[in-house]
Amino acid sequence: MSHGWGYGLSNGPDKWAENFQIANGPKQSPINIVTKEAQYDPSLKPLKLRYDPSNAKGILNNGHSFQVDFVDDTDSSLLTGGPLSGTYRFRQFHFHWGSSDDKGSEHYVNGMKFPCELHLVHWNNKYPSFAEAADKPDGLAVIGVFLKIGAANPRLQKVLDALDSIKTKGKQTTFSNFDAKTLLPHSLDFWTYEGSLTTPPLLESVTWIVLREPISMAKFRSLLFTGEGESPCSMVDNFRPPQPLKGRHVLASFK
Ligand SMILES: Cc1cc(=S)c(O)co1
Ligand SMILES: [Zn+2]
Repeated sequence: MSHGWGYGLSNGPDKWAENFQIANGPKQSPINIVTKEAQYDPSLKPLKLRYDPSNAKGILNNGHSFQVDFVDDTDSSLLTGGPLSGTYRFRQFHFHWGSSDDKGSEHYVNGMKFPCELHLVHWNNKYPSFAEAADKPDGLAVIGVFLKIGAANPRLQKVLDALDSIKTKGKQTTFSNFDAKTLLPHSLDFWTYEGSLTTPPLLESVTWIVLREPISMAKFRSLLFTGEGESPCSMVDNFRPPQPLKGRHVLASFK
């Protein structure tokens, strides 16, 4: 039985193409954002987010990251504007981070890495469900937010406090009444480009919207990639390195 994908030597990003050929595709993520090559596009609209905190449902250790899931069976939490022509429903947010403060983010800015990156995942409501949207070119929109280690972020504290109860793979707990909008930085200036999920199945269905301004956070309490009763493996370095641009252009919402 082929072992599942992960971030280890035997099943990490360099091995993903064995089971997911699109790993070597033309629109893979993440990328290194070279700011001088990002073209200011005045036609980009401001990002418009309207999240209903009561949509928060649960927090889960899925063995690759931890994610906070939201009810997405109505149009009560939406992302529009920016580069998007459609209306995208908010589904979940999750993180990618390093084992030390010098790495962890998936996107780089001029080769610079951040210790952590937050992804807020949305799907185009022209499709009946996330699963239907996930393999369409205009199916998904992910907002990427860089995190730097610093003062504890009170808005993140509720998330970090829940980690103790989802230490091992597969554990989940209820997580209610949370406004993910409070995780965003003051400025919604962004870079945008067409890319993919950064984890298998690496589908090339994501309009990436990467915010320029980072937010701060205190260190994560340690989670495990492994399940209860397995020999413990600390959940760190769950990031994919930058992928070739292959002729894509990155646009900027700011000069
Ligand atoms: C849907 C989804 C998106 C990203 S970026 C991820 O890491 C996992 O799942
Ligand atoms: Zn992600």
